[in-house]
Amino acid sequence: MEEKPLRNTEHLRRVFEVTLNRVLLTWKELQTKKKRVSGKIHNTFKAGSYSVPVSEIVAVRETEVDSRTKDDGRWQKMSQKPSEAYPYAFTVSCVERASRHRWRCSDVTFHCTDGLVCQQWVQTIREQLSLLTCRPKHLLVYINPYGGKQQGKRIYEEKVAPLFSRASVSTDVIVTEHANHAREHLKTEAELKKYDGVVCVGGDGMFSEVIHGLITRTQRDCGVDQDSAEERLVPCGLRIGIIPAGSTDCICYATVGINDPVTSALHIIVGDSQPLDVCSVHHNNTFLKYSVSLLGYGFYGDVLADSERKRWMGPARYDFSGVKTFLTHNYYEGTVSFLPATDVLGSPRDKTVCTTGCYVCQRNGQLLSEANQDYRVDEDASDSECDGDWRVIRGKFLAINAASMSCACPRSPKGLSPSAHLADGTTDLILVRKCSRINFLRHLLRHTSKDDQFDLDFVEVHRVRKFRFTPRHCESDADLQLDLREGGAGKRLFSQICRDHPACGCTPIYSSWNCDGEILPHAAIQVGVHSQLIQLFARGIEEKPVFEDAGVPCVA
Ligand SMILES: Nc1ncnc2c1ncn2[C@@H]1O[C@H](COP(=O)(O)OP(=O)(O)OP(=O)(O)O)[C@@H](O)[C@H]1O
Repeated sequence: MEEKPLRNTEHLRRVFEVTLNRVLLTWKELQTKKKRVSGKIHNTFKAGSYSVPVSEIVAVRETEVDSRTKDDGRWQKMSQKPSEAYPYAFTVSCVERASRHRWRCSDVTFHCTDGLVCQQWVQTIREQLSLLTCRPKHLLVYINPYGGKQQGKRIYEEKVAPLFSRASVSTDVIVTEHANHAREHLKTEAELKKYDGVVCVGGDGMFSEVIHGLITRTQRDCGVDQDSAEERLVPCGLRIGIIPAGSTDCICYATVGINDPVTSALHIIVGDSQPLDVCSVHHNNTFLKYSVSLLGYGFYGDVLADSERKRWMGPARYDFSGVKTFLTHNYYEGTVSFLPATDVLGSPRDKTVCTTGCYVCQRNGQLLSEANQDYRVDEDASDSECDGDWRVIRGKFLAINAASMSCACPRSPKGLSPSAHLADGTTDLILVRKCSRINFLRHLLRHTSKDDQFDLDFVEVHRVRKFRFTPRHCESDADLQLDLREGGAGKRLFSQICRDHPACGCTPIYSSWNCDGEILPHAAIQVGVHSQLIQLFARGIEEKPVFEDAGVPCVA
C-alpha cells in the first residue's frame, strides 16, 4: 500500500506529520516550540520521529475532545485546551515494551482540525488491523480459581478482560469447578470449531490440563491411537494462550520471558505464534502423559514426591524437600537408551539461546517435515533403518533429566539446559552419575552461575529424539513380572519406607518421574519428541527489545 501522508497535530503545541503504510504507523515532529515529553518514545529513526508496527496496534478509537472528558477512567492531563484549535482526535492503543520482556498497552492520541480526516484515519487503521488474519477473534477461556494465590478470576477480570474487549476479542469463559474440568471439557464437549484459540488462566498444572485435552481430542478426531508409542501425532489446530496465575508459571516464563498477565494478554491479542515440541510418555504401550518442559528421575522426582507429602507447608515445601533430597543423596541404577538427534543444527553445549524467530527451530522443523515426507514415500523402509542408531548407557544415576526447553524460571534464570530449544524436535537428556555430595552441589550451583553445569566428568548431556529408561530391577517386561511375583511389591514398599526414613541408610530401588510437576505412576518409561505439536500465543524470548528506547510521546 502506498504511503498515506496526512498532517495531524498533537496537543501541547507539538505538530506531527503522520503516515501509515502496511507495516508502520509513523509520526514525525514538524516543529517544536516547547520540548516536553513524558514517558519514553518509539524512536526508530531520529529524534522527533516515532513509530509503532501496525502488527502491535491493539485498537484505535475516536476520542472525544473535551478537557472534562474522561478517557479510560482517568482524567486527561492537559496544559491547555486543545479542543478549540483541534476539536477532533483519535487514540491508538499499542504495545509498549518495558523492562525485562514486559509489555504494556499505551495510548497515543492525535488531534486534528477536520472531523472527516479524523474518521478516515480511524477507518484506515481499522482496515489495516482487519487484514491481520493471525489475530484471534473468539477465544475459549478456562480460569482456575484455585491456582497460585487463588487470584485467577480477579487477574482475568481486572487485567485481561478489559484488554480483550478493547481489542474486540470475544470470549466464552469457563471457571473450572474441579481438577480436570478443563481437560475433560476440551476432550469431549467443547465446540472447538467456534474458536480461534484456547486460553488458560492458571499455572503449569492448568496448562498441562489444556494441552492434554486438546492433544487427545485432536488425535481422537483424526483416528490416531495415543497408546501406541510409535504413532505420529497430529498437530493441534488451535493456539493456546497462558495467562499466568499459578505458583511457578514456568511454561509462561520460558515462552514469553516474564510471568505477567498483561504481557501475555497482549501476545494473544496481536496473534503471536510460538510452536512447541511435546514429549509423549508411555509405559509398555500405554500412554501415560505429555510433557513440554522437564522429565526428571532421581533428584527432581524425589524432590517432587517428597514435597507432595508436605503440601501443608505451603511453597516452603520445595526448599525443604530440595535440601532433604540433597542430603539423602540417593542414586538409582538402571539403563538409559536413547536415539541421538544427529541430523539437527545445534547441540546442548553450543551456548546458543532459543529466541524469537529461532533459526535452529525453524531449520530443524523443516528438516524433520522433509524427512517425514521421505519416510511416507519409502514405505518399505524397515523400522531399524528409520530409527537410526540407539545408544545404551547403564549405570548408577543421581539424576536423569530430559529438558525439552531451557526450563528457565525466576529461581534459575539459565535453566536446566540453557541451550535447549522450544521447537527443534529434540529434548536434552542430562545424565548425572553417582558422585559425592560436594560434586553434586557443584553441579547444582552452576545452574545459577556463569559456569557450564555440563562441564563435569560425572555429567553428560545428549540431544535426543527418543529415549527409554528401565530401572535395574525390571530390565525387561519379564523381569518386571518376576519382580512383582517374587516380592517386587514388597521391595517397593521397602523403598517407600526407606524414603520416609532416610536415617536407615538404604537407597530405595526406584525413584519417581517428575513429569512437568506431576508424578508418573511408573519408573520404566519410553519417551518420544513430537516436533511442534502445539502452538502458543507467544513469540519466544525477544533478544533485545526491538525498540530499546521504546515508548510513546506525551499523550493527553
Ligand atoms: N476448580 C478447581 N478446583 C481444584 N483444582 C483445580 C481446579 N481447576 C483446576 N484445578 C487443578 O489445580 C492444579 C493446580 O493448578 P495451577 O497449575 O493453575 O496452579 P499452581 O499449581 O498453583 O501453579 P503451578 O502449576 O504453576 O505451580 C491443576 O493441576 C489443576 O488440575
